Amino acid sequence: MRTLILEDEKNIREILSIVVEEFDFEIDEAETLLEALEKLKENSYELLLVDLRLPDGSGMEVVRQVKRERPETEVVIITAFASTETVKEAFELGVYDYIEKPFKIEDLRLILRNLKEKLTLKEKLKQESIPELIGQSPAIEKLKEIIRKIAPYDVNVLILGESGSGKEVVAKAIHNLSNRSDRPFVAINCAALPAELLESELFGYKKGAFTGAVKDKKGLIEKANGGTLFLDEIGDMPLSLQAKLLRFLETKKFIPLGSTEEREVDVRIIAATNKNLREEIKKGNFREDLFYRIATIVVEVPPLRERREDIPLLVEHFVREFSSKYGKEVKKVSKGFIEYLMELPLEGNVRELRNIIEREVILSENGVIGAGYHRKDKTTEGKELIGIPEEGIDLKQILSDIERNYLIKALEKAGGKKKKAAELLGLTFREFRYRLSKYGIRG
Ligand SMILES: Nc1ncnc2c1ncn2[C@@H]1O[C@H](COP(=O)(O)OP(=O)(O)OP(=O)(O)O)[C@@H](O)[C@H]1O
Repeated sequence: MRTLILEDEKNIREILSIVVEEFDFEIDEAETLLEALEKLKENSYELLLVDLRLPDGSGMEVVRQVKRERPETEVVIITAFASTETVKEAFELGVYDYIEKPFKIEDLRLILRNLKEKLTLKEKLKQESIPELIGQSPAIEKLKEIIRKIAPYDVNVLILGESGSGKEVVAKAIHNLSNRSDRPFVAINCAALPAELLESELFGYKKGAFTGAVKDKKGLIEKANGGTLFLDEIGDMPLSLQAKLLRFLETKKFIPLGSTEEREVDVRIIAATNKNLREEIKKGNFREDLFYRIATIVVEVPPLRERREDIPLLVEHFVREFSSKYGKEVKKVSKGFIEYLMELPLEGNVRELRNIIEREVILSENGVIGAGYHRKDKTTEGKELIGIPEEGIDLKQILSDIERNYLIKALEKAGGKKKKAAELLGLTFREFRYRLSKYGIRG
């Protein structure tokens, strides 16, 4: 950790240096205010030790500047002449501690030991957190570990996973943890556009390249220069374009449509697909050479049903997102609703869960989410199959459980549209609405 010691008295500066060095901090020294301000312009420090009384002014000036421009820098003040106002101001500015001259070396050591612990923890948290990727299941923790490992290296990455499982979130996390993070992250869905449009979007074109090309347009490859280009659904990229992409990946050069001028850019490619690319290669739909170019590292995002323990955290995250988006105060998420979600097939993965929560937040009343949902009653399952047990069954209860579950399922499947849900169950709209109210389900 880099430390700047600002102290005009040589002897004290030396003592400070010796003690700070014991903690393996890197040291830089300054004798005057001016020198310190110069050093701060050129370098960034994690720790600043400042004497307040300096030949050319007050060390507080440096403290104020540092806390304004780089507030995370820790500051320890060392002084013989601190007035209470100065100490008060220092703490208000967020100074870590202060020590009075003459100080005991052991006191300084104690401060530095605590500070080192704090800084180490801070560093660890910074490295570990991938805030955009919600989840604490072993599968997600493993995924986060892989992301952290591969992010700093400039290699192409192929992300595999079902639709809606979070492949784009993972791509963004890799970008954010890489040293390209302050450059653009540009995403394109290769399945969403027809071949010609996809080509012109990616590579750009010159005015007059085709009808409608009324002016030059920069391609996404160029817009991502210095950063990351995310090619979603790469398995759906037409073969003709695959050849062009391969050429670009091999040379880092490309020619916009209708141009003769070659351009060179520096982009990291992260691709994703929910297709089995090896199968696609066998079928002749995907180039093997391109596969090896983009798949230097392959990352798999597990489907949500294999990490159901993440559902409550994801629900909490999306409830927060949508309650703030729609200005709806949410006090409670019903237990039955979480249990219901835990048992859903969730083939649409996190995206499906997110959509359900969005709808429920909009429909919520009195600050409660999912009041009409109940866990699928397991006792109704199987009973029909294994016959009637000795103690008999409660047929009315079983039938109403089944009916209620089907009503909820139909609403789910119809994306909340009651008319469609009624059709799915072979009911008229009125019959459907009557049954919803009978079971207290809000649709
Ligand atoms: N772990 C996660 N934490 C928070 N949000 C997530 C997570 N995974 C997915 N999401 C959210 O779910 C939605 C779908 O995720 P994303 O677009 O990354 O999926 P995808 O796998 O790229 O889907 P597709 O294959 O359809 O492109 C997005 O709104 C995303 O923000």
